[in-house]
Amino acid sequence: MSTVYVTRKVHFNAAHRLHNPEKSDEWNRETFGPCNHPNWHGHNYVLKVTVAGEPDPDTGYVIDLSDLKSLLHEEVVDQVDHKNLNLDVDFLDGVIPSTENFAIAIWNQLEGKLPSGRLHCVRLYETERNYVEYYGDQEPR
Ligand SMILES: Nc1nc2c(c(=O)[nH]1)N=C([C@H](O)[C@H](O)COP(=O)(O)OP(=O)(O)OP(=O)(O)O)CN2
Ligand SMILES: [Zn+2]
Repeated sequence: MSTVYVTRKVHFNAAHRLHNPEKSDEWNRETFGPCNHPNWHGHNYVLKVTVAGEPDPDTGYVIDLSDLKSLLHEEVVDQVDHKNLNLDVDFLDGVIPSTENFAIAIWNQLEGKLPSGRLHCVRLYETERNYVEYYGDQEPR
């Protein structure tokens, strides 16, 4: 079987604050620096979601990219774009919105909802230079 990796890229912007409510204000300021600023700051996020699978013999598709686009908008972009990640997003409730935690939460939002293929990688850019990848607890191939 030939496994192919299909990726869709979307973008959104959102505000957040890195803050652990179980720690002191001093600890938060020292740990997170300017990212702990109480009045929030924003990022232009870029999200790349990769689906693995074998092309369907009838269509040649692992997944119809139109379906993947719709899924990413329904499950992620529509819920986070122009929102405050600490206050407005149900699937991040109680989560410190680091890029790592956000990528895991996005994976959990998408898992089990793909019409075909297997969720392989969530790559989330917080800035042009900083990104994380999550493979659902599997080592990347
Ligand atoms: N491991 C992580 N470290 C940091 C995260 C994170 O999610 N995971 N997040 C932040 C802050 O959100 C911060 O806002 C990052 O922005 P910034 O420091 O401005 O990043 P840049 O890439 O723009 O920094 P340059 O110095 O301009 O390259 C911090 N750490
Ligand atoms: Zn930030």
